[in-house]
Amino acid sequence: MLVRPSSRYLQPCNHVQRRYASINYLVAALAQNKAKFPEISPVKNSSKSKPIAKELPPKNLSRLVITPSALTEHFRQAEYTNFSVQQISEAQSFFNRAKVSLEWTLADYEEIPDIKYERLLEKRITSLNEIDPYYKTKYHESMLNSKKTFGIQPELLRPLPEVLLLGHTNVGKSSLLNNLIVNSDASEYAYVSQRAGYTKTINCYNIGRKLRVIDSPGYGQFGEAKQGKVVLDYISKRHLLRRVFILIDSVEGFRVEDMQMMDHLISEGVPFEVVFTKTDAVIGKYMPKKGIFNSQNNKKSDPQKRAEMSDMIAKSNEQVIAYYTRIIHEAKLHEVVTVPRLLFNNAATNRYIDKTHGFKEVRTTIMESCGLLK
Ligand SMILES: Nc1nc2c(ncn2[C@@H]2O[C@H](COP(=O)(O)OP(=O)(O)OP(=O)(O)O)[C@@H](O)[C@H]2O)c(=O)[nH]1
Ligand SMILES: [Mg+2]
Repeated sequence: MLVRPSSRYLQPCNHVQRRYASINYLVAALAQNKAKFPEISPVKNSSKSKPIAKELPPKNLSRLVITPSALTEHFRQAEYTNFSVQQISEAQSFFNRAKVSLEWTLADYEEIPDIKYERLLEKRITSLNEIDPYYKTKYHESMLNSKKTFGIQPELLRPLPEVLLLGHTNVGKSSLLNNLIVNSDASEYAYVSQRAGYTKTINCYNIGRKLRVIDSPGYGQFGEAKQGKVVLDYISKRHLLRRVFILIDSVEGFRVEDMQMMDHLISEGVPFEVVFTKTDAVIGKYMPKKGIFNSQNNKKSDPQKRAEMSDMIAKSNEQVIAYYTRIIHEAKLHEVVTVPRLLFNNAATNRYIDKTHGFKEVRTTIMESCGLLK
């Protein structure tokens, strides 16, 4: 999926010149860009099937609660055909079997192994070329053809497609990463914390020697300028970057920094998808609270009572859909020439959503963006 600037992005964009500034700087520049995501437009597309069950409510009423996967399907844009069952299972089997290793964790873009290698190689060539030919020996010649990698592990220099997990602090980037690799042969997981601004470096995970997933420090509140710079450098310069997954905390919705960042990605010509995290919290907020999810109650209750309860859940499901419809349209995502995919997931569970959802879709989209899906 390639996002191309729409006409509203064709005016000269300050961020192009300021691409090396920190994310905090981007946020400071907000006033000039507010107009790019103006007021709410009418809601398009709500004709898709709604997950409302009216007949024969099941004994376990929690099965009627809308899931993050159902939200992904509901908000799927017409231009994105569904992945086939085979593609989805191919992606799951790849991730589940992959050996996953944390390859590097860095605070400076120039220290990324292949970037560092290129720099040192150029330096070596320049200094050898500067030697007077009269004094050049076979040793110098052999140094020019040397395969030595300056102490960097050759495996780290292997070019692989990369995807970046990007988002405000505390949205759940590291949690998403952990859930992507949860069943794989992973030697290390990302640290997750309630404290915003926890991840301080860009961290590279090699997935099955086929692709790399990069976890990044969050921007916005508690984000720091130095971390902003490494992330912006990565976005602007990284030729191996295939796609960005910008994470939006469902409870917070799109924040001004998210708008800034999407605008920046568009101006840089970097394709991105949107992942709504913490959908469990939004779903939990709208579900009826009257203990109807207590399985004992459900079993005892008569069919009539169960039908009433299922109606309540159906209404709550509609409220969840209405909530997301509103925040998506407020963000004017449909104005971007190529609308990003909208993916929904939950890394935590609650009494309404008892397992994690949405990772299959994210995994499959990652594979697709890296050109690894048949
Ligand atoms: N309810 C709920 N909580 C979540 C979910 N994903 C993450 N969290 C919580 O959100 C907090 C932040 O999660 P992280 O994964 O550390 O977020 P991050 O984006 O990596 O944060 P920084 O590294 O600080 O930028 C933690 O307390 C997580 O447990 C989710 O899907 N649902
Ligand atoms: Mg983190």
